[in-house]
Amino acid sequence: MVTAEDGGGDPVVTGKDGEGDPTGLRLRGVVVRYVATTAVDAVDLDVAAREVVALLGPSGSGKSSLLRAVAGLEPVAAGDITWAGQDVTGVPVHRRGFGLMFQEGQLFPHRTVAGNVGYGLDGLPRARRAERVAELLELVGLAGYGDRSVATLSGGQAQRVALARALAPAPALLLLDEPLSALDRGLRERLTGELHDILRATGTTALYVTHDHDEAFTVADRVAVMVDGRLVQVDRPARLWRRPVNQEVAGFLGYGPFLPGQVRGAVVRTGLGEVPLPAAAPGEAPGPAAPHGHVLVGLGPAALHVVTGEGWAGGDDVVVPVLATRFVRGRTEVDVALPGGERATAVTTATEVGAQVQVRMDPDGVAVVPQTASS
Ligand SMILES: Nc1ncnc2c1ncn2[C@@H]1O[C@H](COP(=O)(O)OP(=O)(O)OP(=O)(O)O)[C@@H](O)[C@H]1O
Repeated sequence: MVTAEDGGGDPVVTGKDGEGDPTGLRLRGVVVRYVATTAVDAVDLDVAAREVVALLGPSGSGKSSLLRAVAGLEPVAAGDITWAGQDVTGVPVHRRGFGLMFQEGQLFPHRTVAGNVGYGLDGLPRARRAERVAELLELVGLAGYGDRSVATLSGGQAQRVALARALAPAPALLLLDEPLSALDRGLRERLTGELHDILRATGTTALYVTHDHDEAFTVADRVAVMVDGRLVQVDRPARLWRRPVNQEVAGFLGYGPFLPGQVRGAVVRTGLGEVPLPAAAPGEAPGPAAPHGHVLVGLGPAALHVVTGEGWAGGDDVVVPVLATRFVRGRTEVDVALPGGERATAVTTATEVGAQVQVRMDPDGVAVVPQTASS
């Protein structure tokens, strides 16, 4: 169960780890413009040293443009970029000392794996360089692959080599742009977990662009959500998931449909019954005030449960028709038609299309967001 205030205007930022950290990355009023487009619109963001922040947002929201501006690959039209207290806004890309990793690792095809990983280590004596390359290959799970031609690698192995190459010079800041999105789902999930561990183990400060919220939640300490060139919410993963700031953010995270609700005291009344308004978790940083009056209750992927047999005690449950059934992620899900006409997914053990079932809303599976003029 989550609540949040409308995020129009300034982004909602909690857990401001980076703020005031003179050793981290600091963006103030950063604007990136192309001829007819303002791709990044006055972004303020702090990333603390050794912190990993994900830039998450739909396609075209300006994530890559912001990352490229930090890298020095894109000029900023306004604003400042500071690293470790030094203004780097006008510093050319190769003098910023930042590591870069992109969707396609862009390995040098005619070099071996070791040749790729050692590329940025020209200044080191030969023996030290070989040692460092071996160290990095071990870190990314490719020990012994040094002599292989990169042409013989699988997609996942190639991205590990690209990561090893980016980390080899121990960059002050690592900038990753959709580094795993060309890989298939299973491999991507596994590598996301590994990437998380590697970034922590090496104490790397990183900015990580992705449009996949699971990837962002796995890899990052905090997630910065971008919509239309602006940051709308910067939060820790669990908090972002439980308390998206508005319908747009909630919808992007996978909540929906949204049911109209009315806050009455400590509960929200909806056509599917009541859910309590949550109190802040113990130790949780104070966030936006709980919404009041007319709200929207977004149903998360496991918000609705079909109540079967003896467990059902009547009350708030409603009877709805089953429109479709499927077996996914090891469980049966059904699409049902809610009384308001919305099509929603419910979790169940088994049932058939056309059956009438009772559904119940799990308060932990929903997000409450303000109702705005457009919603
Ligand atoms: N080189 C360019 N010239 C003109 N417009 C551009 C250029 N690069 C990006 N844009 C525009 O700027 C906006 C932001 O693009 P950007 O690639 O930063 O978004 P994104 O969130 O990274 O998207 P995606 O997830 O699809 O990569 C889009 O409207 C895009 O069309």
